[in-house]
Amino acid sequence: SPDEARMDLNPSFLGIALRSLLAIDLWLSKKLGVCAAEGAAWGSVRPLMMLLEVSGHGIPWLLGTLYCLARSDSWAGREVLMNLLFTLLLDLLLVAVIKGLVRRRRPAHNQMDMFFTLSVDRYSFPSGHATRAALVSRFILNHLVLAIPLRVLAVLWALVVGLSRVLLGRHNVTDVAFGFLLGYLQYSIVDYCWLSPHNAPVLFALWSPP
Ligand SMILES: CC(C)=CCC/C(C)=C/COP(=O)(O)O
Repeated sequence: SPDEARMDLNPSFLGIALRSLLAIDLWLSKKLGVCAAEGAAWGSVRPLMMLLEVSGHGIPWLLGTLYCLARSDSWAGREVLMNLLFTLLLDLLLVAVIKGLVRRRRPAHNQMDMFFTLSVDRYSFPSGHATRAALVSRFILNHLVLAIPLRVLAVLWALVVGLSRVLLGRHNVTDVAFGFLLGYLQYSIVDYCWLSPHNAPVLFALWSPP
C-alpha cells in the first residue's frame, strides 16, 4: 500500500541507528574473530581462549558449587553457596529463554566445537559466558572477603572471558555487551531475593551440614 511504501522510504531514525549499529557490530566482530580457527591470524592462542571458555562454562560452575555445598560445614557458607547455585540456575534459564526468543545466529566464522551445549546454544544472543562471568564476578566481590589483587583478578577474569567469546568467533560484540549487562542486573535480582534460613527454611533444612 502507499502507506507501507512511504514507511519503507522514510525509515525512522531509530531504525537507521539500529541497522547501522548491527552493521558495525558484524564488521567489528568479524575483524576481532582472530582465534576462530587454527589457521586464523591468532590461531596459536586458540587453546588459551578455549581454556577461558571452560573457566566460564556452566558445568564446572554448577558442579563446583554443588561439591562445595556438600562439603560445607557452616550455615553462613551454605547460605552463600545455596544462593550461588540459585544464581547459576536462574542465569541458565534466563539466557535460554532470551536465546530462544531472539534466535540470532552465531557468526558465520564460528566453529561449533564447544563442549556440552544445550540446543538453544546454537543461538548467540546473549552470550551465556558473559552473563555468568559478570554475575559470578559480582557475586564473588560482594560475598567473599578477598585481598585487593584477587578482587582485581575476579574483574579481569570476567572481562577476558567476555573478550575471548568474540576472539573465538563464538559471538558478536553486542552479544557479549548485552550479556555483561544482563549478568550485572541478574546479580541485583539475586541480591534482592537473597535466600536465607528465615525466608526459605525448608530449603536449608533439606541440606543440613554433616
Ligand atoms: C549445559 C550447561 C549447564 C551450560 C551450557 C553452557 C554453555 C555452553 C553456554 C553457551 O555460552 P555462550 O552463549 O557464551 O556461547
